[in-house]
Amino acid sequence: MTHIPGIVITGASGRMGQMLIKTVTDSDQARLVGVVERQGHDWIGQDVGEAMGGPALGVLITDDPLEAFAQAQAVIDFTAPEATLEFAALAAQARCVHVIGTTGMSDEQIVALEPASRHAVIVRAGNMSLGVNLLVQLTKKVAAALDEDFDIEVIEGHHHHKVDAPSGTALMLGEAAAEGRGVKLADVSDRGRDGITGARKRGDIGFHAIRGGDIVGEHDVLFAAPGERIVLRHLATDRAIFARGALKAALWGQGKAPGQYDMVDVLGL
Ligand SMILES: NC(=O)C1=CN([C@@H]2O[C@H](COP(=O)(O)OP(=O)(O)OC[C@H]3O[C@@H](n4cnc5c(N)ncnc54)[C@H](OP(=O)(O)O)[C@@H]3O)[C@@H](O)[C@H]2O)C=CC1
Ligand SMILES: O=C(O)C1=N[C@H](C(=O)O)C[C@H](O)C1
Repeated sequence: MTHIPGIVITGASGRMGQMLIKTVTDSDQARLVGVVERQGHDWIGQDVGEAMGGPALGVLITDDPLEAFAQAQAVIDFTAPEATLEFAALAAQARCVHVIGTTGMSDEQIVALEPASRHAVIVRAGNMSLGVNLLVQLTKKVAAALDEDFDIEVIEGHHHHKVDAPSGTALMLGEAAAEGRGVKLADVSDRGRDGITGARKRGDIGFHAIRGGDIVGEHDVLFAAPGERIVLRHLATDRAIFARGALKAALWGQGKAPGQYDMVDVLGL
């Protein structure tokens, strides 16, 4: 009989936490073995299915991540940067694959994942959907094919609860455009213009963020030259696309060598 990996979901009550719980329980390739929320949350101790307003799932929500991770083969984590750093150390201790969807991590926080990745597999991506990861590849190709006559702007839109900008996806797309052009994003990034900014600098990559209502996630990469424009676009209409990608990453990571991977590795793009 093939072994079915046990999965823990962190940030259980969150928008992605609940979508991930549904995705894992609906799958016949994984088992939900644990669900974590932060200390003091009113879901602690409840059955997660009932807490979500449905039938019992036989999994109680805990505020003890290490105890939960010790029963699992993978942790899927869409929470917040500080929490994700703490979970990375614990997932490494339990030798679990750690799938990180959390965005808004600083460069220092990303570097701080390194010790954990010496002991366990980390798969991290600002967007786990197939469509966006394909768009990243397309962006790199288009940027490599065009010269700096084409101004590159990344425009993203999200729901009004989102706390970080630019989105993780926008940064992935910006990195891809910079890589295609053979430059470092940090040298050309121009974020959210305001006031007397002066004319646009040739070669810059601009970022703009819209926040409103219940937008799940929308990303445009605009290549604008005199006389013509190219727009590469991804529209997410259902968070299930991110959860399906994250589960795929958790399964893909089983048996892989410790280290840091992304969805391009998982999807073989
Ligand atoms: N990579 C991808 O494909 C995607 C990434 N995301 C990213 O996932 C993250 C979560 O998004 P979303 O579900 O919308 O956000 P929510 O705010 O709905 O959920 C976040 C969850 O994380 C928990 N959490 C936050 N801080 C901590 C902490 N310090 N310790 C423990 N738990 C904590 C919250 O608990 P509490 O309610 O108690 O604060 C909540 O349960 C964001 O960074 C978002 O950008 C989202 C979609 C796709
Ligand atoms: O916060 C969100 O909702 C999303 N966050 C990710 C990001 O920052 O790009 C992915 C997706 O767009 C939804």
